[in-house]
Amino acid sequence: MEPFSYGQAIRRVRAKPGGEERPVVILWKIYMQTIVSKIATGVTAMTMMTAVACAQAAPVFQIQPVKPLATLLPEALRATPPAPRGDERQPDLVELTTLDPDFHLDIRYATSRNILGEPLYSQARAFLERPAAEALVRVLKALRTQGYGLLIFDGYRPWYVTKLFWDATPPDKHMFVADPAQGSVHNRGCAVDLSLYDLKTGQPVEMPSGYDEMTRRAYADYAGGTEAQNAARALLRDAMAREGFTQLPEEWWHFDYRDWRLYPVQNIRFEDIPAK
Ligand SMILES: C[C@@H](N)C(=O)N[C@H](C)C(=O)O
Ligand SMILES: [Zn+2]
Repeated sequence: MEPFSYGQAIRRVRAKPGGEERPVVILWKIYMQTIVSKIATGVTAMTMMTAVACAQAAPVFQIQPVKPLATLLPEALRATPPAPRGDERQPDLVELTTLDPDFHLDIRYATSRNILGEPLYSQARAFLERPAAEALVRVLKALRTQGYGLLIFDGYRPWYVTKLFWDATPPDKHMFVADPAQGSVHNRGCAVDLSLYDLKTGQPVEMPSGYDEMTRRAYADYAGGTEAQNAARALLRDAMAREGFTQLPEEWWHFDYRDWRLYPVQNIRFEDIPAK
């Protein structure tokens, strides 16, 4: 069966007529398996419709922005990133899937399934500075031998998106977003947000929290997950650490590459990065 893909499975739905539209993920694999087993037992099409409705995943974690995005986004786009030191390396952003097509992308910020509930990128692409990208390929290869693939949520992030996150996030959750005054390691093309998926099933591996869940469950040392969730988080951390990536204490999914200080904060948008 083809690997599971979130990208093809997002639907905006209303829970009740006239209610608020929310993005949901339709779990096509679960749907297909349900249909197959229902057909085998000879139930009616009506029962199958119920199965489809039940196969919708839980919504993603979202915050209430402290000001409307319609105000914050133009401000972020007009703002100026922190000045470079002057001794940074020349950036060389590489698109991950050009190095290895097995990177599995779920670029949440190119969809509504993210903390702000609106697409922030016009394209679902993932870039890292070349040495970080090559190190991540080595992680991918090492995990492949253990039956896992890498599910990429985000890599390089233009600075104005970091400013938007900071300005939109309530101050009591600021530990989950970088301060734009310094810039994020994502802006330097050296941070990656990612998780594991099971190569056999194509399904994401369960972790102690969802991606970008701004709660204690996101912390790398959160001990309240199941044994399997904690083991999966440790597997990811250890595989990443072997290739020079450090896990952020507040976010199990976020890793900084060791040489990040050598690269400048960038504000180039995805659509302006040529496909190579
Ligand atoms: C917003 C979240 N995915 C993230 O990347 N947070 C870190 C702290 C960052 O913004 O660099
Ligand atoms: Zn991150």
